Amino acid sequence: MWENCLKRLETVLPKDQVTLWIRPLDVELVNDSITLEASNDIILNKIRTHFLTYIKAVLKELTGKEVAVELKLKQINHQPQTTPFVKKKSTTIKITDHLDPRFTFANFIEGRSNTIALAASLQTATASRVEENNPLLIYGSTGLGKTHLLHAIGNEIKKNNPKEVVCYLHSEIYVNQMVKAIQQKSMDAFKQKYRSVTALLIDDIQFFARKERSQEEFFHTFNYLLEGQKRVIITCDRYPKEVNGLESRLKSRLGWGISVPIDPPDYETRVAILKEKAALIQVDISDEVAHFIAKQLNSNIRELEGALSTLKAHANFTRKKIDLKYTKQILKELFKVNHQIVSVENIQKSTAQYYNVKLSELLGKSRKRSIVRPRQMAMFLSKELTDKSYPEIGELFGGRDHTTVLHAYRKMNDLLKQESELSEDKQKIVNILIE
Ligand SMILES: Nc1ncnc2c1ncn2[C@@H]1O[C@H](COP(=O)(O)OP(=O)(O)OP(=O)(O)O)[C@@H](O)[C@H]1O
Repeated sequence: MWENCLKRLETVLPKDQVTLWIRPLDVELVNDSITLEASNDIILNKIRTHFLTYIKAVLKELTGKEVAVELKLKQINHQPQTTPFVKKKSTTIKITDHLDPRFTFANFIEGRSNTIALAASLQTATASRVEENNPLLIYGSTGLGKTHLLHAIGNEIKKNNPKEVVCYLHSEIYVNQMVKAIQQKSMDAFKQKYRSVTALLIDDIQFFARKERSQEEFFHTFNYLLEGQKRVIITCDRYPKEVNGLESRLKSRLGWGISVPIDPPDYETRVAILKEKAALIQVDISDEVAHFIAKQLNSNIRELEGALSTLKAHANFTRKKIDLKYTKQILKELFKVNHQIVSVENIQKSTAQYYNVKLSELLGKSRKRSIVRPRQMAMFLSKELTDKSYPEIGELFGGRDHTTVLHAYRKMNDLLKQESELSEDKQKIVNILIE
């Protein structure tokens, strides 16, 4: 009866909405009443506000009478999910979750462009039956919130059950660790490590392209986890079928669960994101300024954040109030020739000028600390302020490997949180850059 109800609902509502929101509910039918259980408040509210009327109408149509519908929160069973394999080895394997607590569902702003991805992520994080939405694949271009959602899923899983063994990993790190494991002849430990998690979050799977050995190992780990009903959540910068150099068996396996797109944000979402981020970094912008920026920058959320940091840096420096005129003046270049002014080449020049080192040294091989730190700063800014990928930046820094850039990015990201002097350096370089 419920299945008939779902099928009928699929004819009156978008099918993906039924799949994401209504199908995962637990259902109990008793005589003339029905209880629907959701795994968290957000889903419960969504059902109440968006779908309850439809559900009642369809039930009436099918049964010929009014059916009482009760909505309830599901009791989540917090028993850790372990496999015999884990039990045997868990004492020796240390797994760091690498979760960033700053990225949560609470501070992820919903808009038309990400509603499905957000719903699927929430379901995956809170579903009591792991097979729902498993594996989950989130795909979309750069700077749209895929990594944010991965961390939010991991943080939510840990919040609901601290005993879950969650692990976030960028695909590049997986590849690097595997290369090291091969060199050190410690492949068994490497395999065990990732097979003993209860939720594996793998970012930017397109980096596996043409890395056959890593793909093969990941494929087996992936199967192992799915068979053991462990969550696997993956992101990719496009639909994986379009990634050249990914093995077809892996592509097909990725399609076993649910694949959800994340698109560039619409205007209203951009404004909402700007306001939220401005509050977060304590920069005071009016509605007028938020609307102005949202109109100018319309693709990438990382760019919106870059614009805010630039404004903040300038306003701090000049002690001026951020009104529309000032915003236009400061961000003029950023808007007009976003990709010409804020190019990797200009970032390199500005950084070299600020630290008083030669451009050739910055791009050269020197391992002196006085050169390495400026180089890492320039790499960090290149990733923050341009849409170049890690390999592309590596190439522009004297043909370096993308892992060097990734390392520099992470290192600077950590240091900037701890050292206020370094943040000031960063702001001053941005000033030189857009002067
Ligand atoms: N809907 C959103 N609400 C709030 N912040 C968001 C949202 N979407 C993205 N962001 C923010 O934008 C920035 C870039 O997002 P994120 O790193 O998740 O992008 P991505 O899609 O993983 O990009 P890449 O593929 O380049 O790694 C982050 O600081 C993130 O917090």
